[in-house]
Amino acid sequence: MLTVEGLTVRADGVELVHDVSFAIAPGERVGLIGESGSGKSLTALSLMGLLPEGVTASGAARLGARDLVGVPEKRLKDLRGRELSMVFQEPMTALNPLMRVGAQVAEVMTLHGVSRAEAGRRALALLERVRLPEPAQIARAYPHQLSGGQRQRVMLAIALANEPGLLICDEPTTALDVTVQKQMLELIAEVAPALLFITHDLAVVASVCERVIVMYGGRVVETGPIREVFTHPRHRYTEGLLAASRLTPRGTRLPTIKGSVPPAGAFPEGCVFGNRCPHATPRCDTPPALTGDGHAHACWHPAD
Ligand SMILES: Nc1ncnc2c1ncn2[C@@H]1O[C@H](COP(=O)(O)OP(=O)(O)OP(=O)(O)O)[C@@H](O)[C@H]1O
Repeated sequence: MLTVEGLTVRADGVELVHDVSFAIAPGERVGLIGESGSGKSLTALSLMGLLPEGVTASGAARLGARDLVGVPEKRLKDLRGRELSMVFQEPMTALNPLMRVGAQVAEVMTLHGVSRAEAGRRALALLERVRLPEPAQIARAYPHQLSGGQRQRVMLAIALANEPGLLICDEPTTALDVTVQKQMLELIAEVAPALLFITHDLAVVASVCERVIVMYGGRVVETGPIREVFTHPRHRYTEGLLAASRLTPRGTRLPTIKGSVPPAGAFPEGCVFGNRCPHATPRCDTPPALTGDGHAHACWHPAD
């Protein structure tokens, strides 16, 4: 679906992203993680052809048979919103404050040749698909009349409007509170055709993605299935990221949770440790327990 080879991003002769390569298969959900300034957003914006003024990309990126890097803006305009679309962190700045949200969802379809009447009908169906209650009422609302979570769902509806092959999300839930965040993540995982999901939050990436790419200082330092990277990190930076989060890398003493063993099925889907403790000792062959927020895990040791 997407192949990126040797992507390099420069501004004023300074390399900000160095020789990044990765691929995303159809239907695959891939996380792009790394600390602030590691080059995640510039990588995504290069694919969308949305780099800021004065910042340029070189190398190759292909979506199916179509080139994304070094092609004229007009060609990219045709692809954006149709073949690939992006959801940003702050929906309020992405939505037009003076336009009803239904019209904004419909507009992305009319821009790509759908008739106004058909686009209006499809907009309602999309608002329903992203589980907004009373879609007809929401369609008539202005962005400021909706909650942050509802606005982000509208953005997702806009991103999905032309049935793109790839969805890119850049910290789409960071501005939302925890409960709304969880629902939004579940929705993204369900509706994304193929996904590149940017976040600095390891728990979030573990709950949505199957594979992860770790960036550090503008470079890809590690990539692999979530479970493998999170339980056997090969790069020291990934180990550091894991240690700083509440997800636990190999060899780290996990906090003990007192109480009863959690029932089977208590783990969220996509739990990186499945039903086995990441400790590589026989003593720890007990299921990890949820620590409360639905993502973090720790061992439960009857002997402790
Ligand atoms: N327009 C620009 N001109 C020059 N340098 C830039 C520009 N935009 C970003 N950078 C620099 O490029 C590097 C990578 O930035 P990028 O926004 O891709 O990081 P990020 O990993 O997405 O961080 P965050 O999680 O904070 O968004 C940073 O050092 C940043 O300061």
